[in-house]
Amino acid sequence: MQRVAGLNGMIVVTVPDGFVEPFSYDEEHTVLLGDWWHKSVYEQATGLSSNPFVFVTEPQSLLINGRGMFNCSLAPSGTCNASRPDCALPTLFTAVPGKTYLLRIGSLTSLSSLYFEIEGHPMMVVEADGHYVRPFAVRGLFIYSGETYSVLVKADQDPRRNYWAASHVVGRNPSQTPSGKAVVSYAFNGNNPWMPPPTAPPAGPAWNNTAIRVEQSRAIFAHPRFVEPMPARADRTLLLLNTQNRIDGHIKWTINGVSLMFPATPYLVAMKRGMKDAYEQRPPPDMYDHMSHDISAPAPTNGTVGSPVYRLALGSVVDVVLQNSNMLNNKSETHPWHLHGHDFWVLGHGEGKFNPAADAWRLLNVRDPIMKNTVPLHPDGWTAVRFRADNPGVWLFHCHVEAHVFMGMGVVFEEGVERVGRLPSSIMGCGRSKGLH
Ligand SMILES: O=C1O[C@H]([C@@H](O)CO)C(O)=C1O
Repeated sequence: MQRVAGLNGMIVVTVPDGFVEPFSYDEEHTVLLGDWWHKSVYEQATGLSSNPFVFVTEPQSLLINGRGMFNCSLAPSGTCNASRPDCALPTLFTAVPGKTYLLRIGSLTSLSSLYFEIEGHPMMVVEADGHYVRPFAVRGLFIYSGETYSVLVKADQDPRRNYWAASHVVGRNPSQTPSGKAVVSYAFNGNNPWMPPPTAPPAGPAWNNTAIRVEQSRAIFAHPRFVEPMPARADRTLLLLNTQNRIDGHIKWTINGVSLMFPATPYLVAMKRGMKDAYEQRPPPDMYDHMSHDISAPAPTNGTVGSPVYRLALGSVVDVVLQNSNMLNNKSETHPWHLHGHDFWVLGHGEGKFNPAADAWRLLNVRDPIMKNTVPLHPDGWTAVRFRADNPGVWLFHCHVEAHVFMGMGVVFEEGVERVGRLPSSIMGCGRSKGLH
């Protein structure tokens, strides 16, 4: 869940007794990355649904374990008390010289794609979204909203000084958003943990270098000892194109021409109670016109706002190819897509327009694809995933950028809803479910 409004935190799932992980470490730290606005989400939501449209714009701060580095002199007077310890002091990570640390990193950002790095300390990526990966070394980690990773870091540098840990916005112009900063301090006699590092904070990569981000996405494979066998083929393929559209004067995101608007009555209740008029009955399109659609031109059509559902056969295997395109301003952005209720195999990332005839099976990794629940769709490209629809219920698949899902960038899957048991009365409260038992 995003940090920006509401509950947030990390749940660490430990392995069963006797289970041997494919790596070892001495200690661990949790690293929760966020972005932060001075406007409330209500104000943001009003802007997004207004005509003229007002985007949430860029965050004022990036947070590392809840602490930002905002320059209070930029804030209206009286609104920022820089002397408060939670303002003045960055998060401090302690390291014992020679020890290996597992950092459990999660991105709770509402908008930002990030690059996280620790000055002078390379990282070995060992886990992604709860699955062990074939370890790979990075200088810093690209991490998208909704993703989690574990990395190993060795405390093998000069212990007499402190080091910056930093998060940087990538994929959007970060000129309005200073990097997030924390300090790594060695537990070493004579080293002062509150002494700022003697070096300038690292600058991070060029924000608009998409190629190095795609490269990291393509470097993630399942660990050879933990490959989840993938079904050889799909029963159904969905080609989902995102476009930014102007609908009745409002800027929306649509998927295959449909901008998702949640119905007042929850889908699950509506389906179990046979309330057919509570959501749209007509199914959304499985495909877009990929032969003639030009992904570098903004959406040619208007699109519609609706609440339709992809009804999947229980147990069937579904391929989804997410296709990016240009927004109304002729630019293409990063969208981290997150699936509820399942993990998917990541089949591959491609550039340009996915061609089902040519690319489909050439790039598909059937040997050791990683399983994840959130995956980036990079600018001007496509991302393909496969999952087994084996979890009875109604599930959202959506862009994890808060503003984008608010603007309609998501789809709804249903499978085996008849297998869902009696719904507890405690969930009845919205729309026509109010008062039901
Ligand atoms: O959805 C978005 O809308 C704006 C812009 O495209 C229109 O103002 C933006 O940067 C987004 O990510």
